[in-house]
Amino acid sequence: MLLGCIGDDFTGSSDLGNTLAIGGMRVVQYCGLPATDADPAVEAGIVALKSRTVAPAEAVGQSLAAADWLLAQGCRQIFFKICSTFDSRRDGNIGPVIDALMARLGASLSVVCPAFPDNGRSVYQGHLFVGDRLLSESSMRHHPLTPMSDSDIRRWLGHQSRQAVGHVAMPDVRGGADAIRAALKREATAGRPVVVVDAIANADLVEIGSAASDLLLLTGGSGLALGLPGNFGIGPATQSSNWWTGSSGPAVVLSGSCSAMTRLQVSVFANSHPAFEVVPADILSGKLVPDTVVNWFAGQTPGVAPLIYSSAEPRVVEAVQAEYGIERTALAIEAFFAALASQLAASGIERIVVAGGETSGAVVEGLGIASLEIGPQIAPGVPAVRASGRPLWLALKSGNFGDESFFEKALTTLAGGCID
Ligand SMILES: Nc1ncnc2c1ncn2[C@@H]1O[C@H](COP(=O)(O)OP(=O)(O)O)[C@@H](O)[C@H]1O
Ligand SMILES: O=C(O)[C@@H](O)C(=O)COP(=O)(O)O
Repeated sequence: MLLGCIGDDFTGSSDLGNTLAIGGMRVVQYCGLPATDADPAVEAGIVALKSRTVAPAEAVGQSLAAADWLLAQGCRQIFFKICSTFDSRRDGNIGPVIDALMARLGASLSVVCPAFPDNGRSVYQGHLFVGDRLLSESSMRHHPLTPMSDSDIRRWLGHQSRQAVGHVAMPDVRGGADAIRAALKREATAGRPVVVVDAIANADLVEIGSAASDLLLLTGGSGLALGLPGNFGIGPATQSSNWWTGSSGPAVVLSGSCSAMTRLQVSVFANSHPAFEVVPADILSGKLVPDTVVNWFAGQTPGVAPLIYSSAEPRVVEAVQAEYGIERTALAIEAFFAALASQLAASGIERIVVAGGETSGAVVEGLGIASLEIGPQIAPGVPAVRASGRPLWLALKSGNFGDESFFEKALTTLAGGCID
């Protein structure tokens, strides 16, 4: 293994897997800490954790265990995959995990860059933009678990990290890899070892990746990985598209994401497919159990993929959270989707499209999948994946990724078809 990756959620991990696979690396996404060693053919191993919103001490413990396993596989560099919208609470996990990983690796300098230009995320003057809006003015300010109220990544990370946060701005980035390397050194010498780096285009990220070739730890969105395969002398994938074999077996779409794009995708898909809305209050009050939805599913027309969703608008989310608490609500819905997925898989489902990072983590854990092979890209940041050794094909979609017809495209790709 050359590159060891730790993903703080499951959709983010497959997003990173997509970038590294397109870059030509042999990638496997492990679902949680593997119990055995990796296949020696794996060049990039991604340990997907569900650590984005757990308590910081727990996130640190899980991330260190993942790092130890990756180092034992021989990897030379660790990549900590966080969300391109820097999803974290003010007292959240990104800073503590960076601090702990740097200490474990003996790293005196580390780069942080969530930019993902292909999905409209850019970092300029240390501020994160989603399209032409500051992060704090984007729909991410309403996220159910990590509402992002500050676009200044340096300041947000400063609340979380025990170390001083530095910055490399666009003029240095546009100076190329050597200028970036010099600017990183300047920040470290000035006592700011955790360095946020600006990036607004893929070319910036390739230069940053090149400048970071000797660093032991990088933290970022999948964009920051664009230049990494080249650092290991690996070129872009040359595979023809017919290597991927999917399944046209029974399918379902599960959506627990309340992000703006997912809500649009849900409303578009529900126009032409059977849809069941899971109302969180009904789960929490015990009125709705997975069996009810499984029975509903069994009554649907074969060959048409039903949608089961809890996705709701911010005011609806806020109301249920006010009544039952944020964490209790999230845990109840996630446990519901996990149980549902497990029962549907037992009844023969072969294709599952999941929307939402936490939801995907719960579903994959519920399915008991050990690892995922990375397949073709469905949309920027979302590959088709296949459960290793099982007839189960999935798409784990980040909340705001994909266009309005994503679910249809995902089902087609999982069936082995081309979308364009
Ligand atoms: N209707 C709802 N009300 C409150 N919380 C919800 C509702 N539907 C889903 N959730 C919770 O919101 C969170 C959404 O997070 P996630 O699945 O990561 O989506 P995203 O990828 O959009 O961030 C999950 O914990 C989910 O259980
Ligand atoms: O970097 C990204 O935006 C994604 O890979 C990701 O992590 C998204 O997380 P969710 O929106 O919570 O799925």
